[in-house]
Amino acid sequence: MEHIGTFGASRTTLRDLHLFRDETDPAIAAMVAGCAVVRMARGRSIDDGGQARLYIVLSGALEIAPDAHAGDEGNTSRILPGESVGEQAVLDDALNLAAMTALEDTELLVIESDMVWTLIERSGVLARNLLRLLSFRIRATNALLRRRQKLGEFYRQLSLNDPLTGLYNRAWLNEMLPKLAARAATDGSPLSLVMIDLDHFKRFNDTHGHIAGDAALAAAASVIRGALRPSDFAVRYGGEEMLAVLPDTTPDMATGVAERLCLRLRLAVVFPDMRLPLPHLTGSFGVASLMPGGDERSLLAAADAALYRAKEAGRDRVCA
Ligand SMILES: Nc1nc2c(ncn2[C@@H]2O[C@H](COP(=O)(O)OP(=O)(O)OP(=O)(O)O)[C@@H](O)[C@H]2O)c(=O)[nH]1
Repeated sequence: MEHIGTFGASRTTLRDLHLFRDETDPAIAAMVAGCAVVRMARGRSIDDGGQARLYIVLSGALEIAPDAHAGDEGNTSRILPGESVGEQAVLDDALNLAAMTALEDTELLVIESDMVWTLIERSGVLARNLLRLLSFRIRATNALLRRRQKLGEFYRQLSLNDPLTGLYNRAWLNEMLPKLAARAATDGSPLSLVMIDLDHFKRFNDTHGHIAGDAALAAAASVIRGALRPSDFAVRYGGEEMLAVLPDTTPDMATGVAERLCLRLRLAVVFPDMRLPLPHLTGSFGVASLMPGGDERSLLAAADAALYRAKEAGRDRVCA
């Protein structure tokens, strides 16, 4: 940074600086006139020697990189003529760690921290402009945080859903089933599972092809999801295995739900628009409920064992 004179000797007037907009007091103008102006060649960075200062761009442009030290992953921003940077560092007396680089040959007005405070005490106009600027920045930051939060939530939901069927996936189950089991154990409320496996699905794939198999899986998932209460959860547990998680549901009620799912799957017209009628799908259903002292692992194992019995007994049926 090359010192090239004072603000009083530059062609820019106080009116051109956003922070001093509407300031007409000659005493304030005289104070700013004595402040240094520096020149930065394109590509050079501001080296403030660990000192908080206010910089106002007179000509050229600065690029401010996000403050990586503060965990800031935001966008870079540009500071154009009349705009300032460093005011927050002056106000909270903290180091400005964001890298500031000249995008072209740039002239900067440099106002030392003490002088900024003196100007704030003397100029109500400056104080008001500064507050407006900070308020604007807070709003912009809040909006950015809200956008990121929404995006984060969107990706979280995406990571917990199975793309083919739209059901929750195994990651969701691993996160939620222990919580549901713990809550049921604490409340003494029932918790039941129905484990579902499509029958002879390998044969279905082999006969009709993998794409038809995918469509059949998605159709079966939508039959199952559509037959559950809003408070139940449908999960794709594995390849052609699904799971209905039924909070507040006793073993008898869960068996009733499984019978309903079994019937609806049997009756579902899965491919109404295909020229050749495909065999309708059936499924086998294993029902289990949380036992006293049990946990999510024993519950899953019991549902799996019941499903095995349903397969062994001839498929297209419910075993509890
Ligand atoms: N199209 C398709 N097939 C899948 C998918 N995931 C698993 N499968 C198939 O599902 C079949 C499961 O076969 P098996 O485990 O032998 O069971 P099955 O043929 O259904 O026989 P049973 O369960 O005993 O009635 C395999 O052929 C897998 O390739 C998928 O996402 N899409």
